[in-house]
Amino acid sequence: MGSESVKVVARCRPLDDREKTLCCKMVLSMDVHRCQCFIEKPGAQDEPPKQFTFDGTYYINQTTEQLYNEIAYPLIEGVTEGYNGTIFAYGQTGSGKSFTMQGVSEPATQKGVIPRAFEHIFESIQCAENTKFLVRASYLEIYNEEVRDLLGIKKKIIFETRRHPICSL
Ligand SMILES: Nc1ncnc2c1ncn2[C@@H]1O[C@H](COP(=O)(O)OP(=O)(O)OP(=O)(O)O)[C@@H](O)[C@H]1O
Repeated sequence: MGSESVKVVARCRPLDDREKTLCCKMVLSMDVHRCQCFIEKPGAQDEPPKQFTFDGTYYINQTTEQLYNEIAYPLIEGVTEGYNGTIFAYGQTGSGKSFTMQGVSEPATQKGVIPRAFEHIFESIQCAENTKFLVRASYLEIYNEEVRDLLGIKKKIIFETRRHPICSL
């Protein structure tokens, strides 16, 4: 894993029950040691798979615990030392963003990045001497171009996202 300030990792989830019932075929494979993904075009055996390299790759048998220790742990350590850090999950619906970020309590290895980060931060605070920490938390969702406050009593829309007419950000 390099020391760039922005790291991109890819995680592949297993086929779900619906996909298994439909006899879907896995078109993605990974060489996790080389951090490479290979995507085959179904029905095109003669074509070589498309190949992509990331800062990290996590296949169906790998856990959120592994991902956290390799990717998030160093970043959260930096945060407790006063550096800024951001982790976000990006992917189409059903791709496993909530599974990775929020996770499940059983098995414990699949506990999500968010609860792991909270435990990590508060353990570091407990162990620190002569340092005051201020922890602020908010929980927002951007869904259909609307920003919602998930900690609010009602899921109130607090902003609507807008695109800049020129640079489209
Ligand atoms: N690595 C994984 N191992 C096992 N199951 C997984 C994994 N990733 C995702 N899943 C399962 O796949 C399904 C879809 O995952 P999830 O709800 O996390 O997707 P999502 O990207 O958050 O979707 P949406 O954008 O619609 O909220 C869930 O049933 C989840 O338990």
